Amino acid sequence: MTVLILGGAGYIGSHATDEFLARGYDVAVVDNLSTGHRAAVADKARFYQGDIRDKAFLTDVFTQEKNIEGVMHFCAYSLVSESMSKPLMYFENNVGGAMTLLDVMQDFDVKHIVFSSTAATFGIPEEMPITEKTPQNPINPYGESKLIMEKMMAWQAAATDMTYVALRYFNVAGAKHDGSIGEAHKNETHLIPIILQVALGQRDKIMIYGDDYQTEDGTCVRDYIGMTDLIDAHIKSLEYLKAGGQSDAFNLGTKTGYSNLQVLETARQVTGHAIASEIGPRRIGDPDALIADSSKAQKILAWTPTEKLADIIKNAWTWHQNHPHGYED
Ligand SMILES: NC(=O)c1ccc[n+]([C@@H]2O[C@H](COP(=O)([O-])OP(=O)(O)OC[C@H]3O[C@@H](n4cnc5c(N)ncnc54)[C@H](O)[C@@H]3O)[C@@H](O)[C@H]2O)c1
Ligand SMILES: O=c1ccn([C@@H]2O[C@H](COP(=O)(O)OP(=O)(O)O[C@H]3O[C@H](CO)[C@@H](O)[C@H](O)[C@H]3O)[C@@H](O)[C@H]2O)c(=O)[nH]1
Repeated sequence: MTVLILGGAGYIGSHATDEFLARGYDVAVVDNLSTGHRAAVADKARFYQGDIRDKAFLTDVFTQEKNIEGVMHFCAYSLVSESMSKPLMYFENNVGGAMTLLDVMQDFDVKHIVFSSTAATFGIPEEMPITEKTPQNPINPYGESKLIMEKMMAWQAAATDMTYVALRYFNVAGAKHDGSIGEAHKNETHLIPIILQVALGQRDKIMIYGDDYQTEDGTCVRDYIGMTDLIDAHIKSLEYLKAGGQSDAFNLGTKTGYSNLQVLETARQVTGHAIASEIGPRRIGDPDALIADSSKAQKILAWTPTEKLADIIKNAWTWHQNHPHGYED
């Protein structure tokens, strides 16, 4: 039986592809390479280049891959700030892609899907840490598009015998422990890789966006989840669905928040580099703090995060040192 990984050439999808293969699954990958890299896809996976919004293309993939038992859906545009200036692009790709995918899954009677949702669906949360019962009120189009995807999955699951797991990741960082694959976004906007690019001498300094948030040191607080822990949650989710588990959503984080300045200080310790920084204006669309309560995932999926922030940065640092130009090396 085959696991179909959509967005498998991207940062998270490539790690999922690698780990599903390592655990003995048969894997096929679909990606349009809009933000992903062909070189990030493990050789043992069958690769189809194309767009999931293209129903004819997707139908062809499902026809060729006769034994799909589950779909891992990572395809999306996922930058908070970009979504503020290009909302329609986000709804079109994220919601449009999911709609075509569910349609084709139904055509081929594929029953299980695990998909990437996000802490950004919560907006400015009413409570901290954030549980699955915390109301979802997104404050940017990216988070809104993912909330629509969650609702669409729920309606489709209610109408058919498809089951889904929505995994609401908090801030994902890190890389495979051996540093062979990692984060290589074309225009990097994420905090940890940018900080490590400063450590590598590729940038002069890190600009910290805002120090007047309602947090202890005034900079935004995020809950960082390591790549190995994150992928483990996906494998557990698929197995849960295959065993008859009902559709559900889970918050994935570590219940520990780090401010942007704390992340910077940890990176200084891990890399041994001074890493110049400057405080700049706020970035539009950023909530003050996002911290996950993942006890539901621990209870139902038997998932326990193990990677601490220093481990996560250490793994990312190994990747960046080995591949200073990402997959172009
Ligand atoms: N990185 C994070 O911190 C984080 C946190 C929460 C949720 N997520 C979600 O996780 C998923 C993966 O994120 P990532 O950081 O790996 O991003 P990424 O951009 O590296 O990966 C997305 C992949 O999907 C592909 N893709 C996008 N639209 C497509 C389409 N229409 N057809 C085919 N391929 C398409 C891209 O080429 C890319 O390879 C996204 O859905 C994102 O919203 C990420
Ligand atoms: O050069 C930089 C880059 C980022 N930040 C700050 O660092 C924090 C984290 O930002 P970033 O790494 O860009 O991640 P988020 O915007 O928090 O979003 C990530 O985490 C979300 C879940 O919390 C996911 O939904 C998104 O897909 C994913 O990009 C924020 O306060 C940013 O303002 C800076 O200060 N300087």
